[in-house]
Amino acid sequence: MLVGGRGVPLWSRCVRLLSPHCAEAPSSLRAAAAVRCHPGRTFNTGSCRLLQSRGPSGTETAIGTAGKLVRNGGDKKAVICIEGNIASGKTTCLEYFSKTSNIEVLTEPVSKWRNVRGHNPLALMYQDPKRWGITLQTYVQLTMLDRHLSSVSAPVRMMERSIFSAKYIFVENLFRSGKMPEVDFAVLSEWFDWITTNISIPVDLIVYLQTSPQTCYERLKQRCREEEKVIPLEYLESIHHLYEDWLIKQTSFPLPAPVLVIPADHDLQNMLHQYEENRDKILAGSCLL
Ligand SMILES: Nc1ncnc2c1ncn2[C@@H]1O[C@H](COP(=O)(O)OP(=O)(O)O)[C@@H](O)[C@H]1O
Ligand SMILES: Nc1ccn([C@H]2C[C@H](O)[C@@H](COP(=O)(O)O)O2)c(=O)n1
Repeated sequence: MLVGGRGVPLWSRCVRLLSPHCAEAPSSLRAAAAVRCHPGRTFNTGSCRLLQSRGPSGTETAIGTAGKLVRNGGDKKAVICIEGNIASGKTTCLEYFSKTSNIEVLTEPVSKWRNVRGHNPLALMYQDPKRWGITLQTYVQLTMLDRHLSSVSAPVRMMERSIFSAKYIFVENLFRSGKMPEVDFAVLSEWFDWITTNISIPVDLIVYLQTSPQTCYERLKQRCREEEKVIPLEYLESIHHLYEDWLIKQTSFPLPAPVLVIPADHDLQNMLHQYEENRDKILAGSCLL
């Protein structure tokens, strides 16, 4: 295992734990404070509760000491985000860990993205990204925020992706590829900046399932989700490069947490073995299990 390595070649079999370049990132899963990864800005939201409220889907929030909205009781729970390209095996990984007691698993709300009051913004986005990209990504941002803020029922929460990858990977990809008008990108960016400035979204560890785009392409075809039949290999390559820049090279956007890299091109049995081998590293430091 290499700790804190950068730019290590792809597809190596070893697992790596990379620290965020940002000096203010949470130091361990025990971190009680929610910290934003921006130079010179640290928000400690771990203690005082001034106001409390309960929203839809069991969201319980309070105002913390820094004036940020915080999830009630969130300071005592570890949050692990599983990140990776489309069809890299995130859901399969979460299914594996869902069998562990004391771990709560939250998959991406894809069913909502496929059906919001009878509409399918995911399908619309793939059909005409210029027109519907903003529609899907606005809804993704809302539903991911809802996931982050929903009340935690176990000492450890493992969730599929995050509000951060929604913005840094998918919105960014639409914009950079010329499939999102500048005004749509500006509006989404304003929303994202407001949310991350005013709401505490603590993440303690990112587990990056690192795959080749080709592997994802094959798994995508095998999964055969109707909306995704139009996805070309080039799309997965773009998503891959954005993930690598963010989580491996660490040259694009701030990291909300340290990154554990798990090479994920291997067959299912091998992957399950790797998950078992890395169980302690993934859950390390929570002091709650
Ligand atoms: N290690 C693996 N080897 C082969 N197929 C896999 C592996 N992991 C997942 N799959 C299959 O690939 C497809 C995508 O996996 P999934 O877990 O849904 O990915 P994601 O949640 O990242 O989109 C599914 O059909 C799944 O059964
Ligand atoms: N911000 C996002 C997040 C996901 N998507 C798309 C990509 C896939 O088609 C689908 C679900 O992703 P998976 O869990 O299979 O990796 O949603 C998006 O367009 N924007």
